[in-house]
Amino acid sequence: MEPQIPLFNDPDSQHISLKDGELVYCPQFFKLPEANHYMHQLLHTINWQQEGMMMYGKQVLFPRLMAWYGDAGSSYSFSGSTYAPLPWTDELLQIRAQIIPLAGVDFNSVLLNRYRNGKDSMGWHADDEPELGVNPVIASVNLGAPRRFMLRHVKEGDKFELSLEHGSLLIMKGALQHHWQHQVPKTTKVSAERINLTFRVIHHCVT
Ligand SMILES: O=C(O)CCC(=O)C(=O)O
Ligand SMILES: [Fe+2]
Repeated sequence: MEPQIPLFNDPDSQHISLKDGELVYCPQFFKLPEANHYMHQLLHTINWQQEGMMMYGKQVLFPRLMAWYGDAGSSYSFSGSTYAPLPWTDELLQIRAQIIPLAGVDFNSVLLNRYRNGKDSMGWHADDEPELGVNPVIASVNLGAPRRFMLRHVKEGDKFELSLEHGSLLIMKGALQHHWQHQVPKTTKVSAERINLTFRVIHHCVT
């Protein structure tokens, strides 16, 4: 791990260099009142849906609620479905405006996941869909209950993990999505809700 370099207004921010990938973690990117405000607003203003996928001819529901927002045209395909974005809300635009200077990319979409309690989860995967391009920068905002965020190197088996705190920002970049997978495991220890927002750039001219 590199020495810690303070970033912006969060003195506890950490730059974490992994083999084949990079993370920047800002535990207190949003101050507590602002984080509370966004949590409350997003619970009420986002069009949360329980999506699913077909497996062996049966519809299997994802263990969490989801929503997809962004610029018109930034459709996103994963697990066999294509999701058209809903138009940006005020809060999503405000959050985006605060993270773009740090991430250095103009995000055109955001995937929201809502974990209603510790039974909701996301399994091992990489955000490596072709429309995200090579070495995507993904900015992940965390609100509500802290949850474990686990990473594993696909070939080497190295492991790394963080607890993603209320009001934190995690930036994933470099070759991370091509070499590592990540997950948010189920837990019996958490009964409170959590919202995660992953801001992404969807490229359209994928051949
Ligand atoms: O909830 C999280 O922290 C991770 C979400 C995630 O990996 C994704 O949306 O692709
Ligand atoms: Fe992901």
